[in-house]
Amino acid sequence: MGVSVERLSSGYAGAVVVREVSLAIAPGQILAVLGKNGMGKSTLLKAMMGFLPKMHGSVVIAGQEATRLSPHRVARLGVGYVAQEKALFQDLSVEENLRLAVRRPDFEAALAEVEASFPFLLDRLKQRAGTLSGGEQKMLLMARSLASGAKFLLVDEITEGLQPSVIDRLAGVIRDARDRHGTTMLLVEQHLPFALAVADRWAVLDRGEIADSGGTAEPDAAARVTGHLSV
Ligand SMILES: Nc1ncnc2c1ncn2[C@@H]1O[C@H](COP(=O)(O)OP(=O)(O)OP(=O)(O)O)[C@@H](O)[C@H]1O
Repeated sequence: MGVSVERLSSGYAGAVVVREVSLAIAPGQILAVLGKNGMGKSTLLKAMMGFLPKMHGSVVIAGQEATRLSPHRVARLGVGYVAQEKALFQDLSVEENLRLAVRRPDFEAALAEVEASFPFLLDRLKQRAGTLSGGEQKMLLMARSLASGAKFLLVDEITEGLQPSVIDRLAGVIRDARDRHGTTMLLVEQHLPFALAVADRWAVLDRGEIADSGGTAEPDAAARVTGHLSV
């Protein structure tokens, strides 16, 4: 599904953090949003998802006006949110966390998806989610969103704190989801090599505004992003 953000402003209790951000993500495209700490990347995702009020502008998802929808309604449009904070039901098992995200008749098919992307989770179905390691919890979060059948994923710094081999696996899982299901994604990232390897396009957020953007296949993509992140 395609996503269009037009001049979106949002923030907290009168403090504008995201300023007039416009983005267009074509169906099946992956956009990486990069930026230094505190530049408004997570705030942008929360505003798009409906967790924060939109002070100005609009969000259209799959042709549907989503600007004023609650997070629950946004999710119903087929949008999944992989939050930076631990968003699992810590006291429920791995299986229960997956079941809550997946419609019942589809659960066996969802488990097959989980097995293909993160096979270790199949051995952990009865384990309490809160007792998984930090990296394992991130993989369960990703698996849960993919298994839910979401057509547009908002993913907040999935690579943070993960070991290189897990980051490589995630890159494969994300590309595979896009290639097989046409999943559209907006990835907020600090990990530049991962972002450029996985995404089709990049954008840099600087003090809440889009400072620059381009295609990841362009030869100067890494240099341009690095230039913005280092000043
Ligand atoms: N709940 C909140 N109330 C008030 N201000 C907040 C709140 N959450 C974030 N902010 C402020 O909004 C600004 C942007 O924060 P945000 O988390 O969106 O940045 P970010 O680009 O995702 O940063 P990081 O890469 O460090 O996660 C920061 O100045 C932050 O202090």
